[in-house]
Amino acid sequence: MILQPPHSSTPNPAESDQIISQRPDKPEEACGVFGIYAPDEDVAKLTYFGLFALQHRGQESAGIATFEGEQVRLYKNMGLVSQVFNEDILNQMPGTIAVGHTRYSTTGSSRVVNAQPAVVNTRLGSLALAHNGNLVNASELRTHLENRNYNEFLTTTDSEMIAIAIGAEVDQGKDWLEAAISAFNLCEGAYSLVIGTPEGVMGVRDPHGVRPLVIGTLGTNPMRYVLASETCGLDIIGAEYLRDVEPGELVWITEAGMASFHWSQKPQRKLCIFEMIYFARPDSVMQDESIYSYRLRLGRQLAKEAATDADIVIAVPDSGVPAAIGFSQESGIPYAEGLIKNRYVGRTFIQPTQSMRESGIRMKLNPLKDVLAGKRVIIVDDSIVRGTTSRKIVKALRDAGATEVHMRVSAPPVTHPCFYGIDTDSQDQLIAATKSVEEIAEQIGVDSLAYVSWDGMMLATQDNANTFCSACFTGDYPIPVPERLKRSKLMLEEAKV
Ligand SMILES: O=P(O)(O)OC[C@H]1O[C@H](OP(=O)(O)OP(=O)(O)O)[C@H](O)[C@@H]1O
Ligand SMILES: NC(=O)CC[C@H](N)C(=O)O
Ligand SMILES: [Mg+2]
Repeated sequence: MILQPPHSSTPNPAESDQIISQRPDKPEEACGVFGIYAPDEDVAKLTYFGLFALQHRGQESAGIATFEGEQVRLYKNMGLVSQVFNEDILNQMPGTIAVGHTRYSTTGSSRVVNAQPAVVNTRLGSLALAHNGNLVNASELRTHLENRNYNEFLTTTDSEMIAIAIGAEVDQGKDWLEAAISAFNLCEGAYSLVIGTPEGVMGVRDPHGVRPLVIGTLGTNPMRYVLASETCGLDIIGAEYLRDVEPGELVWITEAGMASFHWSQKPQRKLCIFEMIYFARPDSVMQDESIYSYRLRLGRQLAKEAATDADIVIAVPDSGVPAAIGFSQESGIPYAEGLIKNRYVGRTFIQPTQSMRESGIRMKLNPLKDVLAGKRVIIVDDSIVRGTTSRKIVKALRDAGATEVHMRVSAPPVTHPCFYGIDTDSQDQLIAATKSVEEIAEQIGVDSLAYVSWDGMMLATQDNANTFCSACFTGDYPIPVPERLKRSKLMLEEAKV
């Protein structure tokens, strides 16, 4: 749907029945995030390409909002970026500013109403917010807003609450920046945000910087700015990586250029280590580190800790590949391709339901019998979370003739749920939370199983300052998680959705 705010000029007839009017008194709708300020460019198309490169971060829905002065246009739907958008739609979205989102739901169900960006009307015009992360105080924030008579929520996401909180502060008389900072002080949890307004676009990271967000530049005269969850979102449009948005920083990009505000009193860098292990694309750079090189080092570390006799090392594509290459380099056991991935199937771990994950794996990976038959195989994956992938693959390798299957994992056992934006929110979903390594080995049917140690994983980061969140491996949460959220099986219920 394309939204037009009430203060917008005449609707574009080409937008037909997809145009919905927004009422001034209440919010209306719209985790890879992308944002751009570039009056001289086709911002909708550049955002489309940016989202295309960030597709791996969320496959459920996609959306773009553009600003042409006061007029905001929003288009969002369920599906992949290439399924949601086409040339026609993008051509109907002129503007100088755009904000985009690919969603992987963590708070709020996987429905079009919850797709982002979330658009809210304020005294100063509309704002469009794209969120990566997850609040741990969503229900408290909702109560706070309801107590201020903001009680018409159109979605069940935490993201909309942030947008409404900013709108409420604007309506109190604050400008965009003051309003946003006041609202962030009400938020606890993980949030990397890109927020479009008629004046400019903001990029924000929570005080721990749990989720990534980078700044790029486009052109030189005039120089324009781009925001993206990962550097691969900059590369695709030819933007130059400038730097990361810092934890607790807000960058405000307008016609005047980019201004920076360090609004948090206590920023403390705690980037999610699972971004480095699995989530991010290997061609991205995060915290000055190439993700590919990091994963290669993890594989080497794993081989130092847990090599075994075998004929070949194979990977679980896609994200297990760099670690498997590293393992092979360190152990001297030849690397081979044993599983062919159907390139038209996306990520299975981030599918919203277990049955989708199960069928996803069958469609995704097919063993190469001639490579595997009669071989002792070491299979390397980046992680075992629920055990869905490994169980099926091990069986397929044996069916293909592998005589031994040894699994090696380039992350420690995932024992604790993530409350900061990855959907492993209940402990009973995590195979390593209730089973020992031996029990997991038996369940997935391998001859041996070993994980890289936590120390080994941290060693591979080459980080001495403890700047990563590794709560999913340790239960040590850098942002306090309310007990009731920890106890709850489903965070969604707890967030009153
Ligand atoms: O134990 P599980 O619950 O199955 O989850 C772990 C698996 O999920 C991920 O792969 P995914 O297929 O999501 O993406 P990829 O193609 O990037 O490897 C990860 O790389 C593991 O292979
Ligand atoms: N994975 C994410 O970053 C999700 C963002 C937000 N919590 C949502 O569910 O829409
Ligand atoms: Mg995988």
